[in-house]
Amino acid sequence: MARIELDLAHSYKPNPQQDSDYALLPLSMAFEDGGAYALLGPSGCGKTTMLNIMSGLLVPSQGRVLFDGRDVTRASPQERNIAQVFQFPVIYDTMTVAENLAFPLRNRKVPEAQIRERVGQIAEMLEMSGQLNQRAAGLSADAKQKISLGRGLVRSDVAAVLFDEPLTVIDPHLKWQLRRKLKQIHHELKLTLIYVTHDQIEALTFADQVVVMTRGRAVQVGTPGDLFERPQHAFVGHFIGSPGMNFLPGQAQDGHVVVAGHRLPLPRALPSGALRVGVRPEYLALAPQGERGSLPCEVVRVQDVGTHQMLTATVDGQVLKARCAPEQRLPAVGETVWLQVLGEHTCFYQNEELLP
Ligand SMILES: Nc1ncnc2c1ncn2[C@@H]1O[C@H](COP(=O)(O)OP(=O)(O)OP(=O)(O)O)[C@@H](O)[C@H]1O
Repeated sequence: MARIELDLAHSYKPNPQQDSDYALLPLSMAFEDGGAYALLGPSGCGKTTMLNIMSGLLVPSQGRVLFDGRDVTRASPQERNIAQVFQFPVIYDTMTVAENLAFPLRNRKVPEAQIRERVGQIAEMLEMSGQLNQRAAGLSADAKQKISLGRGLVRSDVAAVLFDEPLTVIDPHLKWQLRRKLKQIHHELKLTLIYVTHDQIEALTFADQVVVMTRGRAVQVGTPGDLFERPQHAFVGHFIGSPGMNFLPGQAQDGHVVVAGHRLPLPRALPSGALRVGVRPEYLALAPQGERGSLPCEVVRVQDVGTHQMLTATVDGQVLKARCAPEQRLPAVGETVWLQVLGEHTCFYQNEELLP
């Protein structure tokens, strides 16, 4: 296993002039030995580009890649000793499940007894022990992708295992099981795993550290808890959560912030000027009329979704969502509700960055 450091940028264009010419804007970050990471972001944000640079399929247009301090920028995937799992199964149909799992080990001339033991261990982890002697050709797409995952995980001497949206073809129910399984496997095998996905649930259940990306920038690297509680960038607030963070434009001055025409006292000193007030639906509580830090809003919708109720309200044309307990009595559509916009969980953003 290896500590992977990136200090680079990448453009697919020969003469990049502006930010939008870069698939990856200049970044400097490290993936620690034995960590479980997810690269999370919408389509086109640069996840696969970053993964391919780590694996050696792509040479960055500027900067370098280090594995345990060694410069591998121009080294091939084989030289870097990387295992990769792609969206679609990469297996041999004519081989049995056991032969497929053993393949990366036989290639490396691992002794047969060790191969048997490791293949047995991986098959058990992936709940495939009963299928070891079956030919891959007759198996379902799900089972074939499980073999691909197993082949990625079977070698214990790899620098890292890179996964590019590996559960895309998997049936939704099995997907849920496999996400948890991969996390468990990570704890047992202690491999460095880096997992690309655009699905936040997948990233948050799998990874200890999530790299959130947008438009070629890694805007935050943090635990799932960090991303929820302290989004460092407004994009993270918006992208993580279901629904994401509520944002209201405001103007800070003299210890107050003017939001939706109301002057609210700030909980701490903030620089004067335009900012955005961010509060997650989970923390947007109903408040008594006129409560300090709250705003009068008009209820436009109340949805009962079983585990909770989602209240939608508007203030000065801005929409706010509040997640409320299932048994809570909520005002009817058209009524006024006071929502606690400022509180201990409220975040403030200037130029999209979280104010400390
Ligand atoms: N081979 C290529 N040549 C030119 N541009 C490319 C190439 N591969 C990717 N890009 C561009 O680089 C940007 C980042 O793409 P990348 O595939 O890394 O994003 P992604 O986050 O993995 O997206 P997806 O989830 O859709 O795969 C996009 O604007 C994409 O169009």
